[in-house]
Amino acid sequence: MVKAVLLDIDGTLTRDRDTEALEPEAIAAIQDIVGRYVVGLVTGNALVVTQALARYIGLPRGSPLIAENGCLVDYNGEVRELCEDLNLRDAALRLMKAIPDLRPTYQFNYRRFDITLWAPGDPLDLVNAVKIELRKMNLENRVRVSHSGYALHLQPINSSKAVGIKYICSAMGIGCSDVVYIGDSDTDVEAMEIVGYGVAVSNATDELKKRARIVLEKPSGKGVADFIRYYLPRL
Ligand SMILES: O=C(O)COP(=O)(O)O
Ligand SMILES: [Mg+2]
Repeated sequence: MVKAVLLDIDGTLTRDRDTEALEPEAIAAIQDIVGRYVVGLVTGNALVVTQALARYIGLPRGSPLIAENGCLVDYNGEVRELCEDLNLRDAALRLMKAIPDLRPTYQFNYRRFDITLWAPGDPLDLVNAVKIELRKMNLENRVRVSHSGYALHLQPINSSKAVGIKYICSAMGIGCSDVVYIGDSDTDVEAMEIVGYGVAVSNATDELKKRARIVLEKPSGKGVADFIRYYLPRL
């Protein structure tokens, strides 16, 4: 029985995977189920961005919020830090000197453990270039490098959205088998694997679709709206 619906933000609640504009149908569908299910956000965004979005969507105070790809959890008014502080902001500053076009994201100064950078071009090429530089800094075994489609993320090697979700399941006293998670990118892969109902939007990465239990027919927020209206009541 589904007890919680956890949602990625970028590429999942948005109109598509290349915009931060929210899909109104998804927001309306979420607002309809608040009160019947625990609804939470699980994202690579900074905690303050996640908290602000939760408020504007209308999630009740104390709803589970997982930020910085699992490094920060805000639940029932308490914030937990689940990552080791590797001072990755310093590593990011060095990377920006080594790789032309690499820039801090707008959230750069509001992040603790998972640091985000951005550059135009192919995400995979960027990840590979960053890995080469991290090797020179002797950080390749300590830092996980990923790309959400929106930003490059540097985070402690064993951290992930799944770690944050497991923490939330145990704090809520439920099994993660009673959790729905909807996502769009490779940063959602681990989360898919630990929840009972892993859901990918139709425009998700191939890697994520391979791991999902349900692949939706519609993209991003339109897929989320359909899932909440038509699939969720039947689970
Ligand atoms: O922070 C990002 O780069 C993307 O955020 P998301 O995890 O909500 O997709
Ligand atoms: Mg996403």
